[in-house]
Amino acid sequence: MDVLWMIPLLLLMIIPLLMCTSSTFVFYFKKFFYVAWMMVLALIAIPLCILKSGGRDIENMRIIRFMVRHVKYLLGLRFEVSGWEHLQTEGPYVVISNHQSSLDVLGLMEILPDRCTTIAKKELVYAGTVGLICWLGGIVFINRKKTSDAKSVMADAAKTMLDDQIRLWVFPEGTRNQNGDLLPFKKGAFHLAVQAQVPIIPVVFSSYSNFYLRKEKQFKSGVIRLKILPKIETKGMTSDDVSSLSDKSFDLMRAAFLDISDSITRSNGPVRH
Ligand SMILES: CCCCCC/C=C\CCCCCCCCCC(=O)SCCNC(=O)CCNC(=O)[C@H](O)C(C)(C)COP(=O)(O)OP(=O)(O)OC[C@H]1O[C@@H](n2cnc3c(N)ncnc32)[C@H](O)[C@@H]1OP(=O)(O)O
Ligand SMILES: CCCCCCCC/C=C\CCCCCCCC(=O)OC[C@@H](O)COP(=O)(O)O
Repeated sequence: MDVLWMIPLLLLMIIPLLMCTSSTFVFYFKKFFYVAWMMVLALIAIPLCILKSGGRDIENMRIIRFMVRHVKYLLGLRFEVSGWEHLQTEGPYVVISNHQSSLDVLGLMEILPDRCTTIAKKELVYAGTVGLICWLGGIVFINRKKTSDAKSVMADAAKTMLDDQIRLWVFPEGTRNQNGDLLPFKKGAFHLAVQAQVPIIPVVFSSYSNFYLRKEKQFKSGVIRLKILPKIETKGMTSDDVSSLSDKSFDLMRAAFLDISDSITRSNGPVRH
C-alpha cells in the first residue's frame, strides 16, 4: 500500500523534470493531455447539453464553445484574431477555413459565431465522449468515401441552413494538412453555399510550423493568427460558377495564409524543417 502512494508522488516529481529537459516528452505529454482533457470536458458537457436542449441541438455549441475556450492557455497557445467585423453578417453563411490539425478546434471555438456548427468526417462520431458531444452540437457527419452520400447529406444541410437559420463551418481541403501550403479545395463547401444562396466567409489559420512540428516532435508555446476575410456573395450563382468560386476563395485564402504565416516566421526567426 505504501508503494502505491509513492506512484503519484514520483510522477509529480518526474513529469516537471522531464518537461524541463526533454522537448520530445513535452510533445507527447501535451498531445496526450489535449486529447484526455477534451474527452473529460466532453464528459462534463454531455449532461449539460442534454439538460439544456434535451438532445441534438445547435444551441449546444454555445456550451461547447464556452467549455473549450480555456484550453489554449493550458497548451501555451495564444490567438491573434483580425477581421472580426466580417463575421457580423446576418443570417446563414458558410465559413471555410484551412485545416492543419485537431488543434484547429481551439481556433474554431475562439471565433465560432452563434448558430454555427461544422461538417466533419463520420469517423469522428466514434471518438468516445468527443464523438457524442459533436453529435449533440449538431455536427453534420459525411462519409468521404461515398461522394454520392456526402453530396446528398450536404444538399439536405443546404435546406436546413435556410429553414433553421444555421451557419456551417467547412474545411474545404477535406483533410488535415501541414505541408506549409493549402491543399487543393474540394467542391462541397461551394456547392453548399450556392445551393443555399448564402455568402462564404473565408477564415485563415496561420501556419503552426513555428510551434508545432510533428516530425521533429516539437510542441512549443506559440501564437496563431486567425484572419477573417470579407464575405464572398453567391447570390445568383449556379453550379456552373462553383469552380471559379472555389478558385477565387483558394487564391484569397492562400495569399492570406502566406502573408500571416510569413510574418510570424519573420518575428520568431526561421522555421526549422
Ligand atoms: C466540451 C468539450 C468537447 C470538446 C470536443 C470537441 C468539440 C467540438 C467539436 C467541434 C469541432 C469539430 C471540428 C471537426 C473538424 C473535423 C474536420 C473534418 O472532418 S474535415 C473532413 C470532412 N470534411 C470535408 O471533407 C469537407 C470538404 N469535402 C468536400 O467538400 C468534398 O467535396 C466531398 C466530401 C463532398 C466529396 O468528396 P470528393 O468526391 O473527393 O470531392 P470533389 O472532388 O470536390 O467532388 C467530386 C465531384 O462532385 C461534385 N460535388 C461535390 N460536392 C457536391 C455537392 N454538395 N453537390 C453537388 N456536387 C458536388 C464536384 O463538383 C465534383 O464534380 P466536378 O464535375 O469535378 O466539379
Ligand atoms: C474511445 C475512442 C477514443 C478516440 C480518441 C479520439 C479523441 C479525439 C479527442 C480529442 C481531440 C479533440 C478535438 C476533436 C475534433 C478534431 C477532429 C479532427 O481534426 O479530425 C480530423 C479530420 O478533420 C481530418 O482527418 P484526416 O486527417 O483526414 O484523417
